[in-house]
Amino acid sequence: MPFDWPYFLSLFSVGDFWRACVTVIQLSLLSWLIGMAIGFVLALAKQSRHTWLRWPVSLYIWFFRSVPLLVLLIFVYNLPQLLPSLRGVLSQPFYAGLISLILTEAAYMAEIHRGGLLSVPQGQREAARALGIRPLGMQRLVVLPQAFRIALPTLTNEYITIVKLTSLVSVISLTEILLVGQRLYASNFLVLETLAAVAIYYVMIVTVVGWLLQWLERHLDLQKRRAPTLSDLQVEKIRDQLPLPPQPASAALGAGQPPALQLRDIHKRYGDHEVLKGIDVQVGAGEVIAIIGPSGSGKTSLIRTVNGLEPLDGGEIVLFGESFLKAGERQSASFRADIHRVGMVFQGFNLFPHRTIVDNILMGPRYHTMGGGAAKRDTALALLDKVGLLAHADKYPHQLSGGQQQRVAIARALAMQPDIMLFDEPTSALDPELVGDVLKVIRDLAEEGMTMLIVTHEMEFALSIADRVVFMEHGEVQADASPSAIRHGSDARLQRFIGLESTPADA
Ligand SMILES: Nc1ncnc2c1ncn2[C@@H]1O[C@H](COP(=O)(O)OP(=O)(O)OP(=O)(O)O)[C@@H](O)[C@H]1O
Repeated sequence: MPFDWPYFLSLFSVGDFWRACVTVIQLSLLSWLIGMAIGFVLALAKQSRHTWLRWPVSLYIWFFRSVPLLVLLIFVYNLPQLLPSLRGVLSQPFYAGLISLILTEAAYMAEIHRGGLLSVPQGQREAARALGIRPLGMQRLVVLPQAFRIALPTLTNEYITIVKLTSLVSVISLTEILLVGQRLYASNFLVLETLAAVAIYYVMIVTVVGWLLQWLERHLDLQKRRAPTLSDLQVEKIRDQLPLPPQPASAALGAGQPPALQLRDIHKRYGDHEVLKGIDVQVGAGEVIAIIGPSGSGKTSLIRTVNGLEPLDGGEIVLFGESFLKAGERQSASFRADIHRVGMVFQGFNLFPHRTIVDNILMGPRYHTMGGGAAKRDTALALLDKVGLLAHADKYPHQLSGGQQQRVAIARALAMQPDIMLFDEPTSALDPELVGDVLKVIRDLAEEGMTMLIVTHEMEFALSIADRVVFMEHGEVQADASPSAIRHGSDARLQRFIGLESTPADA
């Protein structure tokens, strides 16, 4: 029997098919969107520290990925036999189909989201925590947008799978495309022609929605965004309108005030390895302390305990005379209230790649709804000007050099108007020619009276900028003295380390 072309072509003007297309689009989009939202919550729960949350979610994912959709559809549709109160909803094939698809897709989407979540670097979460952003805000502002972008191609693919899966819903008599076709060929026996038209309807839906999703992917692709570097004239014009950048609060503190920061008997261990063995350091308001020492001596671990990025195993952090963090205590109300007073700059910058430079700076103040203009674009621009980057305000981090990114990171920390700045090897990830600009910004801050704790391997910089130098080795403070006492001291090991003797440092 030859292929009946006129019949085949006539199928594209059958109203039932077009109505079925609408049903398929509604069903697939709703299950995709709801499945995606539930899947994200499940993915977060699966990463939880709490076993009571992780286990049921793992069980859910395992179960619904294992059960064939066809079995689930028939089960859900017939569930009112067991639970008559569900008859109102589940006896309607559309809702029974939607619920079955959501149950299955949420399980798949959870694993897709988990992949996205795992791909967001830990430094992103740490940068958000250092800005005092709480877990929910961190997910919303930092993790979710990045994880979503990473997962989007796979999520798009999942949508196409869902469109095809909707054909199974014909088993519970939902009038979708396949069922319309089945009814037709059951009466005229033109199976091939009818199924060819059914296939084309599915291909059309997948193609049109696929285009839309690809457009969304392109729209979210930050690599394709362009932002110009402003000319000197444009920068000058903007600069004229800007307020003064916020000044360090600690510069205004007078004598008789408690120390800005006290590290009391700090202990830290990773498993059996005790990396901090009772550190005591006191930092006066406006003082600059450089922390130096060989690799592995515990410098980074120490500075990360100050703002709670690493929990303490012993000791206490005291901020302006008040307890800020204590070993064994969960982060207290005073910690949460005061965390914005401690700014942090990381070795790896940890700028938020999905936000422009100026939005990176504004994220903290806006989250904390800070007053005094701190959350205003003009204040952020003034801070950018202070670090010499006003011309780049609307670029994304990947459009800047490492040194420029680190200066933005400094401006971002300053936007919280901190009393103390922590620098964790701020120039270690930079090429030598980019180090100078970053060090200059830190030096300017020191001259303004900012209280700073700087972990660094830049020995000359440390000795020239610091009021005191703390030399650490094997998790202990071996020396805590002025730069000149350190430079001219008698400790041979220390002299070798700072490179004043012929033996290379830490050889
Ligand atoms: N998350 C961790 N888990 C296990 N061990 C860790 C962890 N972080 C650091 N350590 C260990 O703690 C010790 C101190 O590391 P830390 O990074 O504080 O040293 P550092 O003086 O800053 O070194 P560097 O100058 O090389 O950065 C090292 O032996 C390191 O291997």
